[in-house]
Amino acid sequence: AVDLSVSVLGHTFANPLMNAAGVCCSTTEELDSLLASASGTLITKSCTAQQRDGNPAPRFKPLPLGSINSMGLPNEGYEYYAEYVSHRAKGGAAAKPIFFSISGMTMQDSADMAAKLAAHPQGANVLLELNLSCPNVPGKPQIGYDMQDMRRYLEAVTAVYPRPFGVKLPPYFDMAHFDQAAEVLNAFPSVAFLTCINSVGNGLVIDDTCDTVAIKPKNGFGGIGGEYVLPTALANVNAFRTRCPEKVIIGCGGVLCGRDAYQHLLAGASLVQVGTQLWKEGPDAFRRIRDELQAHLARKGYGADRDAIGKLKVIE
Ligand SMILES: O=C1NC(=O)NC(C(=O)O)N1
Repeated sequence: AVDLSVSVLGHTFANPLMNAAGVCCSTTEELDSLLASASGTLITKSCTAQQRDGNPAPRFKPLPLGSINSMGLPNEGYEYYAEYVSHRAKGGAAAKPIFFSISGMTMQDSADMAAKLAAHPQGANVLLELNLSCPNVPGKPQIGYDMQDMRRYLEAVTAVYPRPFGVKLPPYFDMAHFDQAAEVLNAFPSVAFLTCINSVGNGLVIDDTCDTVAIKPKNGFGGIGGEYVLPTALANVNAFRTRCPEKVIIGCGGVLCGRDAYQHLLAGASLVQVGTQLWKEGPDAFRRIRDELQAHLARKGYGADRDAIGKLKVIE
């Protein structure tokens, strides 16, 4: 059978699949359901320094082609997730390294949480994904869209977090922006991975049976996920793969089946996150997508999925 194992960031994963931060990962029960699933690893809900209720409901809607959300960073707070990894992250043979997402309400909060994570007893078995791209906190712009802000955040976090870590990026839509963002990110060698993409921010879904927006926060503006975003996700994976050759790229966006995951590998992703489809199908999605990916790679004659990473061909 095709070897699906991936060894990156100092860890070996049984397969490249994991959840997208925010989906099925806010509580111990949800996180344990991912741990028990066929996923290669998992990531915790982006946490803030203190517990947060987030935005008023309705704040999430599944759609035929994806989803819209304006959750507003509801989470149990940093200590809750730090406690979870204390008794779940394992090193050595039983290794199932856990990704830990942080999205402070201020730069200082993010730096403070990163400093605590650096000192965590299981710190070596935790991979920090710094979320610079939440589009849903009213009044807070996406840090990833302000290059100066992104540089300041990375300076603050690298000053207190000595290990390699990663950044969850928003989607970019202009070659100049790919170049500018890559220039900032390449200035930080300890930014070892980039997760492309977060939801496509501030979409508007209308229910025209009642002429009303689908979700309550921000007059219905929310992050778009699912099939809608696969081409944008693949472009961002590939753009940063070519511009940041020393960094690992984690793909996120539009993965419903094994072939979508394969496309992310071709574009340059080493790991692949599943969000909207995981919300719709539950953790069983990972076994299905894993088996579909394995069958697709076998059909294409690959011995291992790592052989497909970045193998996208252009038309000469
Ligand atoms: O980074 C985020 N991306 C999203 O699409 N939604 C969540 C949120 O609103 O909490 N955060």
